[in-house]
Amino acid sequence: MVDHLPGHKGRYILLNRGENFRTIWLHPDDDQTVQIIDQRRLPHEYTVSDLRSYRDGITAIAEMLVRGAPLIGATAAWSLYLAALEARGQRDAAAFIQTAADELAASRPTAVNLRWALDRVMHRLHTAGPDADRVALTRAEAEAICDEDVEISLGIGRHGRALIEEISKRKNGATVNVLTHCNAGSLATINWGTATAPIYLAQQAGIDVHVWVDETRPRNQGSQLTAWELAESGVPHTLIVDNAGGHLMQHGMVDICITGTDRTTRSGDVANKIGTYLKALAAADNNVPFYVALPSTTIDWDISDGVKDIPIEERDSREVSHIWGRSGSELLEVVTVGERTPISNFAFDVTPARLITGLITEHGVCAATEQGLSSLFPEQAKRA
Ligand SMILES: CSC[C@H]1O[C@H](OP(=O)(O)O)[C@H](O)[C@@H]1O
Repeated sequence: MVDHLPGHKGRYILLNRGENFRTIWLHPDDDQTVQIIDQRRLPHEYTVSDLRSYRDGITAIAEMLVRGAPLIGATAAWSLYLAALEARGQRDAAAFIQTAADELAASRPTAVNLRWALDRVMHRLHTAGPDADRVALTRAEAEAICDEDVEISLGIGRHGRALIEEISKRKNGATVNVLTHCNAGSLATINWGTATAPIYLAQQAGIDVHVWVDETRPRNQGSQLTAWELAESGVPHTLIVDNAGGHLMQHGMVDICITGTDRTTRSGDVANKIGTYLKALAAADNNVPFYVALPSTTIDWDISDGVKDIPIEERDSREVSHIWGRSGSELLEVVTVGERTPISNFAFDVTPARLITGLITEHGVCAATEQGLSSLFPEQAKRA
């Protein structure tokens, strides 16, 4: 993997300002290289990294150069394209690509998009037969997944914007205050985001909106990614510590919570970044609507009980004991732990459907129930 520090400070252009911005793309001059933004270095450095093998893709996902369920899925799909390039001329190319898929599947456990994207690309290869052009097929699937994700985000944006517009009208045009947790923004997807898509479209429609941005310890996807992309897009926002959300809701300073999701069960239980469940509890206690922006690619139709059946990733304790500094590569030790103070670092939690007001999907808004999801996605529900 090669890091490029652009000579000029890259300007992060959202789709609503730069028509074709993507968070993952094929190198414009070398179709055997996939490029991504190294999100670990944001907001201080805008660094483009090259992926030249499927193992580069595994590193990018596991070490969170890319993160966010939809982008993880897209990176996995593009990594299978790189595997197909590596497999050319090999005696058993199909076995090589299958090994790549298996290793990619193990890179992070919670976001179902990873498994969904890998299964989709591998199904395309399996049904194409032994003489198929694997490079062309994997590229076509990776490009389709990215194109579809942009449309999914826009669909979520349109349906979510209607919710924000409704609140704005109720407040006679006064500012609508949205609270979000982690980064379910354009940086977690191919563009527009999921939780941020309604915000961007509301801004474009001239609705007065403000965002409370949870910093989201320990990786600070809120302070380092969401705050940055909202600032780049000119969306008014305020950074808060994770534990402030309940206080704001108690004092009527939050009109709606919108978060993303990494995996949602067919009954509407939602796995999302650690701390989401606590926000939902505070929202329920203060009658604040709590919505989850839900791309259909994150629905796991095979499970119903999220608390019991969604695998929760535990990450390296150094994410808690250390913090990324300005250099982006320097880790600053914030606590001295050693053997005397063990650390546990659960990266996700599950919010039970009963605490969720509604799910904002690309096909519309529904209740966080099996009936709600089945009504919007009857074909997928039937196949489950
Ligand atoms: C809609 S995907 C965004 C989702 O992904 C984040 O997790 P991570 O940054 O660890 O990949 C977080 O759960 C966001 O809500």
